[in-house]
Amino acid sequence: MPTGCNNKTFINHTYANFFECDAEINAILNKNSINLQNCTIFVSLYPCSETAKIIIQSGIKEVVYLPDPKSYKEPATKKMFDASGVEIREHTPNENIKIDFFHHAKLDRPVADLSGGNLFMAIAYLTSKRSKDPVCQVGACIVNSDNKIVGTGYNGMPTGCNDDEFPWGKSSKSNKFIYVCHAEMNAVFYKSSMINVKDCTLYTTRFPCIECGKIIIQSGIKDVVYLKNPKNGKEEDRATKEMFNASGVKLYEHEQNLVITLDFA
Ligand SMILES: O=c1ccn([C@H]2C[C@H](O)[C@@H](COP(=O)(O)O)O2)c(=O)[nH]1
Repeated sequence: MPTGCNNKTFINHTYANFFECDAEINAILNKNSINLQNCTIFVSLYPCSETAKIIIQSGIKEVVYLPDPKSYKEPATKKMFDASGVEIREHTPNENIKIDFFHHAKLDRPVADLSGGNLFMAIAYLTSKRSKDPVCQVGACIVNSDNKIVGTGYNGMPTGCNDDEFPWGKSSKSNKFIYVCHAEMNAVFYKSSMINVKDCTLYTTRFPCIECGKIIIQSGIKDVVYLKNPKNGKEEDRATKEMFNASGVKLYEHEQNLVITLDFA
């Protein structure tokens, strides 16, 4: 529903469909960069013609959609995209993704509860899966006070240093620690352009190390939510806590107790 239109009131309205904002509209209007020229939009349904017009007018140059045999492919959408030079292509994920946070999941809910930070932690977790670190994959997600995602990151080699070529070992001959950029650092530096992360919240799947702690403080982030893990509580964590305390950064432990399955079938 549009901002300000209470979901519960409008959802039961006889003409509920009239009020609903399509996902694409929300993605385009809630963007964080100045313009969407040459951007790609990923959508879970083939866009209808109304949405296609908005996509074209926004400057988006590519649409990637999930194939769904049940959904109708409006021919006008393709006709308009072709005329306006917007590429459209289907994306078939080659595997389903199960986000199982440390296996201590409650399976009693048919629909995942993505409130209370669960969504942002899930996005941090999903982002971590892009890391090529064979031992430890970390993900982070920065959210502003309007609950909009402004940055994500995972542990990887610096820009230009190929993740498949730089070492991921721990020995003196092959030492990842010299090179690797931590997830939190990447989330801060790879935030959407022009966005200030001052007063934002950072969600991370690992308790931030002291070096990331410094970057977090200097960037102006005010809240850090980390995933509960029995490995937390090391000496090093105490140093991060001390710095956060002194700098007014609030720390929250997040217990993710659900399993989210991304079933693309
Ligand atoms: O706050 C942190 C701490 C660590 N990381 C990254 C750096 C490495 O790639 C791994 C840790 O590897 P281990 O073999 O488990 O020591 O995690 C991070 O992104 N953020």
